Amino acid sequence: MKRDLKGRLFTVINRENNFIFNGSDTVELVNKYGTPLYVVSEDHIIDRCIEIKRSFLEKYENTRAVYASKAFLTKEMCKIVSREGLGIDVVSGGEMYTAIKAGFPMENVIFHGNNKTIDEIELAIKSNVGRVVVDNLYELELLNALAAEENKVMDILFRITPGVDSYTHEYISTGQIDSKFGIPLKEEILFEAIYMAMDMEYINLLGFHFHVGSQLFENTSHLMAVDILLELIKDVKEKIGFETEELNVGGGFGIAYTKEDNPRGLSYFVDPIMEEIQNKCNEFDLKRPKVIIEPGRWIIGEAGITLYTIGAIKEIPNVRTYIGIDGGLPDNPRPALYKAHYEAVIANKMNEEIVNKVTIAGKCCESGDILIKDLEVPEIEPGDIIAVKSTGAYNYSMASNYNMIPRPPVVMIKDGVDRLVVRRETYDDILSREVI
Ligand SMILES: Cc1ncc(COP(=O)(O)O)c(C=O)c1O
Ligand SMILES: N[C@@H](CCCC[NH3+])C(=O)O
Repeated sequence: MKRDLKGRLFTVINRENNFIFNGSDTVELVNKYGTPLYVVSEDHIIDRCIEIKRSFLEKYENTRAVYASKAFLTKEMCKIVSREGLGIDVVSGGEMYTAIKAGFPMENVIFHGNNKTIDEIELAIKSNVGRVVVDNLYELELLNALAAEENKVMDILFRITPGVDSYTHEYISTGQIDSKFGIPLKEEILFEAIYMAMDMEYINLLGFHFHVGSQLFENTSHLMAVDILLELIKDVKEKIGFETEELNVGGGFGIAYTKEDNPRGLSYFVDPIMEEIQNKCNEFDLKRPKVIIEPGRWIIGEAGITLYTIGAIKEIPNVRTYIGIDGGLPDNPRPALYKAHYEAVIANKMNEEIVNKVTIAGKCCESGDILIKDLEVPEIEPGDIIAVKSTGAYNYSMASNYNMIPRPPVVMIKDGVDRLVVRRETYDDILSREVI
């Protein structure tokens, strides 16, 4: 696949002036599958997994990488990730069930969640998930009791709230003290939790987890959290005699949504993290624990684009021009939720002169359903195709049926060959759960 110096996919154009994505003509994809359409490059996902192996797993011993499946999950995605040697993290019974149905090796699954239900915990125990990341003491007792019924010992980590801020939207920041996630770093609470876990017959405490936030461009929050966690690891060894075997440092590595975004790559995060962990272990005379990373967006985000057909065009003289598309908030809620920015091209008019600045409006009955503001475009007419870039993460997985709009299909591309992975939802699919 062709990339620029920053590792981004080149925008390739063919003789018809069409946008070629990963070797496939996007206009032909639209003719074949319709719009809106999620298109995902399998080659890009594989490239990212290879990069994880090269820059992390093979470079540092005693490490593990899991894909945060909340970013984008289908059974096919489970198979790709598993083939590439990564585990996955799941945060719900539904994500776990998808992994089970895909035949994913469940020992490589990490189960997260701040309020796991009894049913979900039972499913985790019965399906032999590899790790449960325990978020609170209620869950710890529940897990121990339910594991006893199955006579199984569950390997766990505690999710710790390290109390560091991250520089991202507040809704995707998770490491600060005032967070619903994790056990606060207060000795009386945390030590109590460790004592409890060590006393429990069906719990095997292996270590700790933190996740500071998502779409981060700086490594400072991770490094601050590493320092805090290593102090904790030293303290629990000295004061309780607990030896930490695993430290999961979460995900959050940022990607490029627009030309303004300049992510610095995986090594920018993992090299200093590993160095800091090793330095602190040397300083405190600790054996370095196994280190786990769990990127989601970094693996899948730039692998995806969404194709839409342009319909109504509303020009308000001296104000703005709205370009209506046949999707929007239901297939991509991120601009409305996080003020996320996206970039797009007119896929059937790639070499035409830019003449206008327009606003791309979704078709939902919400004024906030605006996908992109001030997009520079050539002359546009109804029927043109727009390709929104970097929609691989948290689009398909966060899609809804608001306004009873069916969710788009997912097409994967490998070596320029397309295949349907998820079919388009129908109106009857939407009505299928109604019993009266
Ligand atoms: C516990 C945990 N791990 C990993 C991730 C993945 O984050 P990202 O997609 O930003 O890598 C998240 C989501 O923010 C998370 O909550
Ligand atoms: N859903 C968020 C990322 C997950 C945040 C919390 N774990 C996004 O679209 O950016």
